[in-house]
Amino acid sequence: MAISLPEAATLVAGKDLESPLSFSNVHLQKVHHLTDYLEDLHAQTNPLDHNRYFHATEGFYVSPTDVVLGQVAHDLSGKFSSPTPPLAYHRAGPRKDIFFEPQNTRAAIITCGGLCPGMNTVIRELVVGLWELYGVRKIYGVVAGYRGFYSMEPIELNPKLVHNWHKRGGTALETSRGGFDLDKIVDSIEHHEFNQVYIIGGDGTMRGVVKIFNEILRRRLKVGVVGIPKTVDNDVGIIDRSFGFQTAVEMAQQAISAAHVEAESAVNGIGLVKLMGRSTGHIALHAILSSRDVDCCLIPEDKFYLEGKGGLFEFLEQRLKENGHAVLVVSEGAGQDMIPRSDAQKEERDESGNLVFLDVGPWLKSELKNWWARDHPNELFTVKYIDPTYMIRAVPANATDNLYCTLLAHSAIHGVMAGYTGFVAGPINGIYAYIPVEEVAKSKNEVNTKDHKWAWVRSVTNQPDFLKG
Ligand SMILES: Nc1ncnc2c1ncn2[C@@H]1O[C@H](COP(=O)(O)OP(=O)(O)O)[C@@H](O)[C@H]1O
Ligand SMILES: O=P(O)(O)OC[C@H]1O[C@](O)(COP(=O)(O)O)[C@@H](O)[C@@H]1O
Ligand SMILES: [Mg+2]
Repeated sequence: MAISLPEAATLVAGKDLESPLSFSNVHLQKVHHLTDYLEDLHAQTNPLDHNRYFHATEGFYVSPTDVVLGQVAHDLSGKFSSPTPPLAYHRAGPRKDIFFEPQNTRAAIITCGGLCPGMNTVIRELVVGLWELYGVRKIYGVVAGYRGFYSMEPIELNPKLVHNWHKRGGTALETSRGGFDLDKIVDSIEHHEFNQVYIIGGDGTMRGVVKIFNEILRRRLKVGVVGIPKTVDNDVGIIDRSFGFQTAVEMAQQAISAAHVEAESAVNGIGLVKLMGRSTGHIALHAILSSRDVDCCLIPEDKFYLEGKGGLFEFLEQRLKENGHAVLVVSEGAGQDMIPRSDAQKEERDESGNLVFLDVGPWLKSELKNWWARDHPNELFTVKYIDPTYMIRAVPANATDNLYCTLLAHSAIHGVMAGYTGFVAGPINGIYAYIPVEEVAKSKNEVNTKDHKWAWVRSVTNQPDFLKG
């Protein structure tokens, strides 16, 4: 029996809802469109209408009124209802009308920032999707990150060339940090007559996409620009997760297993694994929940301390006494405030402007050794430290991530062809959506140590909460 949401609420709460969820009061996150600033653009029929192999059945095309809600969990009692209406995003997918003629389309694809499993799959699917779905024949790869726009000639891409790229780790287009020169980049877009730009990158790259979009807007160019968020440590907000993340978690478990074997095979053995995550501990959290071999997980969102009651050493001492070994996972951004650093190190930044982190792994290893030598000078003790960072990043995407990359690429293509611009494609609550890039650029996905996910970690490890008593 179908019942309305207010009826359901009455059944659950046993009383009328004070503020039932109503679809008339959602707040729609509008996506920029080329017609916002180019008034005389004319829509074309989508070439998918004439595809040789399949027919666009009823409901195939997505309309501007199709939306995805940002928040799907609600308290029907109304007790915790937010004063602001729920956010809704445009659903991704093919539109009946498009704003590019395939024969006049010149698409550019670029990868920036650090590696992440699946980058090559996204590139491959952008090329194949543009070529096969929309009949675009001029597709270019910009080489070596943002600086490639103005320092190198783009390479021409076609389905034959990219056919097996999804099986390769890394990015065949090469990548780099730094080199963001707005005027030179947009001059190059004009010079090469690119009218679609697909930019694959993380938080830094997305901040660049915002600037490129605004400059394109200022110059009133007919150029659609889309960001495809790449971040191995899943720190981008709004979307469910970033591509490559699941592959990273899988690879991280291999490192944890090795650390476990090493620890178990030693007298008072500690296996220490450092996982990626500059400001967020998602990889560590998911890897330890899946592996169950870990005694303690240290993430940037949860400050810890070493000495004294409730500290890490006291906890490890107990675990070694009980089990003879312990496995410790630390995210790269954890404990940064505890590592001694010189004034120069405090200021050091990488080419993209990111603060250079000190390596928490060797620091922790040495702190552990010093502690044991001080407190148990005559007892055996071993710390085996594993840093799998580049082994994790450099592998090809697994099956789930490969599928995800394909859907991301196709969502991006459909959106750009439909005239949307300055947006990001990504899944929200499992449904692919278009999000204004500036919203994604300012979003952050941190581990909420107050919610049940972190409680799961605590229940798996029984680690201290590091709240000094
Ligand atoms: N605020 C910013 N504005 C414009 N470009 C930026 C900004 N921050 C980073 N970038 C550029 O984005 C690219 C990738 O940034 P980086 O932080 O290294 O990787 P990621 O995008 O993976 O986070 C670099 O070329 C960098 O110069
Ligand atoms: O050695 P590189 O390439 O500078 O990368 C190291 C950094 O890249 C990362 O993998 C993250 O890179 P992105 O932010 O570009 O995704 C971090 O985990 C790590 O600190
Ligand atoms: Mg980054």
